Amino acid sequence: AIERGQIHVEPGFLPPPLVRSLREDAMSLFEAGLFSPDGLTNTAVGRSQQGFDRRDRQTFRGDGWSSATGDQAARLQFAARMRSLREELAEGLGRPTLASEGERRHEMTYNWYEAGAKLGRHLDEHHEETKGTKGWLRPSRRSVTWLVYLNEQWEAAEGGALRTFPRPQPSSQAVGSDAGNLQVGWLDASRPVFLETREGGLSTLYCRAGGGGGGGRREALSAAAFEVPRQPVDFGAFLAAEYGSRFEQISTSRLDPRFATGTPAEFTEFGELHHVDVLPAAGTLVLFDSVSLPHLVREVTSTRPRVAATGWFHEDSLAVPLFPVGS
Ligand SMILES: O=C(O)CCC(=O)C(=O)O
Ligand SMILES: [Fe+2]
Repeated sequence: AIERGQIHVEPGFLPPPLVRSLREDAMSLFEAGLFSPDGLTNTAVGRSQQGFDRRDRQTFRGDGWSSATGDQAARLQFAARMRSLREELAEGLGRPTLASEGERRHEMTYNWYEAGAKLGRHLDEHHEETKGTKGWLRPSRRSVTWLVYLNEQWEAAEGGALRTFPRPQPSSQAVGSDAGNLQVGWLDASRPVFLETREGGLSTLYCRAGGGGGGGRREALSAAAFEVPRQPVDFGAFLAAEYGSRFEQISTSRLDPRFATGTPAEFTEFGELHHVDVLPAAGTLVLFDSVSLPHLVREVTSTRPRVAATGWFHEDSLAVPLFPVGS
């Protein structure tokens, strides 16, 4: 399901005693003041003016996971499970570098939503070329998003559902990346479109012909190689005429709160688009591709907080020296 752009949902993934230990650990770390407000960064506004507060996601992240604070044993036990899951995915998805270890490579966090908190629609990873000058500097990137919910007997009436926006039909080919080039859109609703950037900074949009694992011939979609402009980017503008009406961009300024100018974008749930909601019930595991699957968290209407362990398994980024030194 994941490689076809759909979500994988597995109730009962985590045994109840470990769910309980992790939830109690998160509660005590929260009480110790170790979580920080962490909404979606709006690139049009400075970091200090983001104004994140208790109505945003709050997270416990960084090196805290392996530190001696709280219930370190429970967190490490959980980390060992997630590691074997990651090794399974490396094999099953044909993403071999998911199995690589590295300090601070695979992210592991708790997140926390108070009553009234929510998170706008977003993607967890973006094409390097759309991330400005720093885009190409990281050795690895988010590949698979995982969530494990920790809320005992959570009811739909308490809100806080995860809303995901997979394609109505599974993708015809493997999503996310092709030969290291990240996906930026869809052609004919279910064919992934990738962006390749060559040395010197010129880019091309392309698809793979035929079905199967994406091994088909490359079909260039852009009229000519182009330089990716600053955000917000409209890739449609670079397509050859015959593809224009058949293309949908995954992340646009309308759909992505990162690119709202001035005040943060109005929170929208996009209920009119095809979506799949998941109840954040204790022990449930959710997995999806970090590059191609937009999602949001609906408002928590309960009086109790919504708590989850969440993280990202990383793959190597393209290691090509893309730009001549000094450019
Ligand atoms: O907690 C969730 O269900 C999703 C959180 C999320 O999308 C994120 O932290 O990036
Ligand atoms: Fe996310």
